[in-house]
Order: sequence, then C-alpha cells, then structure tokens
Amino acid sequence: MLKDIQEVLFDAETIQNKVKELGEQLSQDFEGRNPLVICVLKGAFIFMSDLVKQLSIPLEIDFMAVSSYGASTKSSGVVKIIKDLDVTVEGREVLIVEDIIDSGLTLSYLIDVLERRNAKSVTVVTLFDKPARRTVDLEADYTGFSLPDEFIVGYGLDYAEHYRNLPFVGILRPEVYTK
Ligand SMILES: O=P(O)(O)OC[C@H]1O[C@H](OP(=O)(O)OP(=O)(O)O)[C@H](O)[C@@H]1O
Ligand code: HPA
Ligand SMILES: [Mg+2]
Repeated sequence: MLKDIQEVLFDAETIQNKVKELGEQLSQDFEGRNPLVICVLKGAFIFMSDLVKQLSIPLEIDFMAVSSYGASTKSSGVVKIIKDLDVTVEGREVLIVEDIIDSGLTLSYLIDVLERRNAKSVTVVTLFDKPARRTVDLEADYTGFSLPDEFIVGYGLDYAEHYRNLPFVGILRPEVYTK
C-alpha cells in the first residue's frame, strides 16, 4: 500500500491540528444553534469522527452516502444517493461535512437536495479543496487545506475503495490508476 504513494502531503499530526482549529471555529460559530451535522459517506467518515470530538456545543449527527467516482479518478458526473438521512432537515441548521471538493458536483447536488427539503441554513466544511478542478462555481464555508490538481488518498479518501485507512494523506502514484 505505501509503495503506491508518491508523496505524503499532510501527516497525521498536521491533519489533527487543522481539525482542532476548524472545530474551535465551528464551535464558536454554531453556539446555540444545535446543528444537524451530516457526514457525507464514505470519504468523510474519519474527518467527521475527529471533527465532532472537537465540537464543544450541543449537536446531532446523521449520515448520507453519495457516490460518483467509483473506480475512477474522475467524477462520473452522476451523483447517486446510496443512503439517505434518517431525520428530516426542515427548519434545521445543517452542517455538511465533506472530505474533499473537487469538481463540486457532489456538493452542489447535496446543497440543492437540502435546500429543497427546507433546511433553515446549509453550511459546508471540507477538509480538502481542489479549486483548479471545479466545474460548478461553489466554495465551502470552511476549508482545511487547498490542494494541487493531483489525486490524493488516505484519511478516508479512496481510489477504488482502497487506501481509506492510511492515517496520512498522500498523492497516489499515477501508475496505479493508468496501468
Ligand atoms: O467535488 P466532486 O468532484 O463531486 O468530488 C468530491 C466527492 O467525491 C468523493 O466521493 P466519492 O463519489 O468517491 O464517494 P466516496 O466518498 O464513497 O469515496 C469525495 O468523498 C466527495 O464526496
Ligand atoms: N481523491 C479521492 N477521492 C476523490 C478525490 C481525490 O483526489 N477527488 C474527488 N474524490
Ligand atoms: Mg471515492
């Protein structure tokens, strides 16, 4: 698994420090709002579990699974809901927790769904952002790190379902997905 990594971009400690910083900011900004914190599975599962431990305010959590990449490094362009929320978002202050924004298609689809369901507010926190690859014009409200245009894996992010368990984030060797 490690031999497939070209370069480590963010080690475990660097990621934890950033998650703590985001948690402190969000705790201030969501004080008294009892947000519904939504984890976008599968990629965001590790970020979500680390982030909520840094949130010092009352909140509720739920999970939604969406997928558009499959075994590719490019979005299929079709975002599918694999698992929907268990609770209703009507009138709720919603915080979407994403691992990465790349083309922006997943997020634009999710924001649309939650707004149509009459969420009171929709806020987005993403750990990683690849602004150079955007095909829809949208920004997260809170971003951990901006990335170059490289396919990354680790800390929840996969290629063809592998590498999610790496404790760091690194660039996947292109030979892995071009052979
Ligand atoms: O901005 P975009 O181009 O839409 O890319 C970002 C989305 O793609 C990945 O999900 P993926 O479809 O791979 O599902 P996964 O989380 O189960 O890996 C990632 O976790 C984001 O949700
Ligand atoms: N790595 C893993 N999953 C992704 C990426 C990435 O760079 N971009 C969108 N989904
Ligand atoms: Mg994926």
